[in-house]
Amino acid sequence: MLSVDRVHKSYIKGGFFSKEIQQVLTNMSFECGQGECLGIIGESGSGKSTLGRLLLGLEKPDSGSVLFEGNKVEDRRARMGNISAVFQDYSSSINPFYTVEQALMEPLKQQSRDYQENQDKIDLLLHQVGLNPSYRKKYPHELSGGEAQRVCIARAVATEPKCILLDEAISSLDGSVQMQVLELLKSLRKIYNMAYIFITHDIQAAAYICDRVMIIRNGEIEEMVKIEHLKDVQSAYARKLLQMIIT
Ligand SMILES: Nc1ncnc2c1ncn2[C@@H]1O[C@H](COP(=O)(O)OP(=O)(O)OP(=O)(O)O)[C@@H](O)[C@H]1O
Repeated sequence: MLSVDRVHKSYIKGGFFSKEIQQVLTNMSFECGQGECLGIIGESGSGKSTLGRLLLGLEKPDSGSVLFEGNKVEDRRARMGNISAVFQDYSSSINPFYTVEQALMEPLKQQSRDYQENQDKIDLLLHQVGLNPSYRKKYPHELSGGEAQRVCIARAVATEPKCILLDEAISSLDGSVQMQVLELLKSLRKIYNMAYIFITHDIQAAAYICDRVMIIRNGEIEEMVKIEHLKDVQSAYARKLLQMIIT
C-alpha cells in the first residue's frame, strides 16, 4: 500500500547562503501493508519526523520515491482522503476559533455536501472517540490534552483514510491518558481496518500497538522486526536502545 524506495533526504545546514549539507535520510526502503501498524522508532534527531513529512507528501525526497498504491504521495490526489495525520502538538492542530463540531465538519465537507449525513457522522465520530455530544460546541481551549487529542484522532478518522500517520501522538499526554489513547487507536483500527505509521521514541507504546517496528539510526534503517521478535533484535544499537528503555 505505502511503498518507500531508496529515499534520500538532506537539508542545507546553517542558513540560506551556507553550502553545508546535512544528510538526514539515507537509502530508505520499506513497505507498509494494508491494515498494518508499523512503528518507526529512533532516538531524537534520527530522522523520524522528516520521514513522516515525506510519507505525508509534505516534502519531497532528494531521490527515490514514496508511493501510495502506486502513485506519488506528493500528488495531492494520491493522498486526498487516503492518508491523514495526528501530531504531538494537539493544541496547535485544531483551529482555536473552531468548535469541535466545526473542526470535524472541515474534512467531512470535502467528501460530502450532505449536511445531515455529515452531522450524523460527527455524532458517530464523537461516540467512537469517547466524547459525549456536549463536546460539539466546545472550543479547543475548553478541552483537556487527552480530549483535544481525541478530537484530532476523530478528525483524522473522519474521511475513513486507509492510513493514519501518528507522529509522537501520545508523547505530550499524561501516562494514564496515553494508555487510554492507545486503547482508542487500537479499537478504531479494528473498526476501520486502517494502517498506522506510529512514529515514536517510546518502544513500550510501539510494542503495545504495532505489528512491526523499524528502528532507525542517523537516518538509516538499522533493523526491521516483527513485534513478537522485538526481544530478539540483532543489531547492537537496537539491543542497546531496548535495554535503555527497559532499565
Ligand atoms: N526543515 C529542516 N531544515 C533543516 N534541518 C532539518 C529540517 N528538519 C529536520 N532537520 C534536521 O534533520 C535531523 C532529523 O530531524 P527530525 O526532526 O526528523 O528527527 P526526529 O528523529 O524526529 O527527532 P525528535 O525525536 O527529536 O523529534 C535533525 O538534525 C534536524 O535538525
